[in-house]
Amino acid sequence: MYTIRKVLMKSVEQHISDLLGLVSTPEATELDLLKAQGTVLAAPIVSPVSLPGFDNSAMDGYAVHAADLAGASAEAPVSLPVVADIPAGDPDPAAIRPGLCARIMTGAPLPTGADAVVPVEWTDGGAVDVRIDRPTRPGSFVRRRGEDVEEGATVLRAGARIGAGEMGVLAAVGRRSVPVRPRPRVVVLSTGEELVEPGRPLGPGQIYESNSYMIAAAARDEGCEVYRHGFVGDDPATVWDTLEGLLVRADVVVTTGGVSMGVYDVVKEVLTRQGTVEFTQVAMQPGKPQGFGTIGPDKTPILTLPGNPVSAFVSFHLFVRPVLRRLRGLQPNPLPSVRARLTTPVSSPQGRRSYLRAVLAGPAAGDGVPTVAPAVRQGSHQLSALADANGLLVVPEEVTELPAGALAEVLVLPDR
Ligand SMILES: Nc1nc2c(c(=O)[nH]1)N[C@H]1C(S)=C(S)[C@@H](COP(=O)(O)OP(=O)(O)OC[C@H]3O[C@@H](n4cnc5c(N)ncnc54)[C@H](O)[C@@H]3O)O[C@H]1N2
Ligand code: MOO
Repeated sequence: MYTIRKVLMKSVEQHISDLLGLVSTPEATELDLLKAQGTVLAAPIVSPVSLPGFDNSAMDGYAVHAADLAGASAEAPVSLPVVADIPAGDPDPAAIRPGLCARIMTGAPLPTGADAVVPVEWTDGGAVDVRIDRPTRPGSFVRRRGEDVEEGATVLRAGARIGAGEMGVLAAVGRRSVPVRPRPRVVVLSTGEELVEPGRPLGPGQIYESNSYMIAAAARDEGCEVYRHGFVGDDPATVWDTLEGLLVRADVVVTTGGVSMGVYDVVKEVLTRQGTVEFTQVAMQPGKPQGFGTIGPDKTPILTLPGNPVSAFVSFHLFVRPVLRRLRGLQPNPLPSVRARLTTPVSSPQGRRSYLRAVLAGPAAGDGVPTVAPAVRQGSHQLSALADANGLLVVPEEVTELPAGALAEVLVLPDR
């Protein structure tokens, strides 16, 4: 039997705020540098060394006393005896007296006495004596100790996300491990009796399971450690047992399906019994039916997304992402947004905010405003457009039509 209950829809903002109430940023952990990619620093990083650590050569060439080359020219080159060869890594290069020079390689320590480097291209390349055909200045092609980073300087702030550049800086200042927020462990579970694992034969009425793959991928893109359990059918006991068994792996559980009004909406049925998960309707399209709360002895946060694939996708980016960001130690900011000009008209249900899959592109006219082309297929079950979409076009609750040429807000989906 259907149980009909009219529910007042809540706003997207209220739902995000309710979800954020479920989580706080966890304690820091020390991670090996290689494992820290994509995590967020829990403390500032102070450099124990200067960069460069010593004065060194910026070029392959000759370490000289600049004063020795005063007046050097193509017509009247200066000739200097070459008294040493200094490779990079030389622990103790011999000092160079005035009137002498040393061959030096890029990155090699500047010998005492020398105050400039002459690139090999300005010379005849001599190994015993070298002819140099132009003058130079003290400091030329010398990389000074500490000119990049002073010992004791803060090189990365707490809250910085470790990407390639940060990784380079950390290694360069000698860090082997870093204090970071632990990568959130996300368990993804889909429900539905009709679902079949991709790669297997499909029976009548069955469909391939796609949500858990999609949500797992999205959570991995957000820097999480994901355990995709796959899916279970609509048997309440199996759903609960599976969820309970998965809790040890989870900092947060994300399910899809079984949260609407159907008599087999098993997630809603099973979790409503727990009394710690609330089911609600959000004034949006797609993504209206949502559930959230905690389960198990450790009060593990759970977000139950609707089963329609496009609804699950949009729900992830609007609701799951901020939760994961807070767990990662980042600000739970929404997706960045831009104003763009619509290429075709769109419509939207009264009272629900639409998030239409769309392609954002550069300006078509000279006004510098980007364009946004809504996908043709906008049904909650039509996931083909997800492959190309790079934005979610927002149509406010009170707006039911927007003409071509109108300016609209577009949420920019993460780069893939
Ligand atoms: N009488 C009403 N019916 C529905 C309402 C409503 O308000 N009143 N809401 C509709 C909306 S909006 C949505 S969204 C869906 C959400 O339903 P559920 O969360 O209960 O999801 P299911 O019924 O399990 O599935 C919906 C749809 O999505 C397909 N699906 C589910 N899981 C997967 C998966 N892992 N991979 C691929 N496809 C999946 C499923 O086969 C269904 O077609 O409810 C509407 N109904
Ligand atoms: O709101 Mo449902 O999420 O349209 O498809």
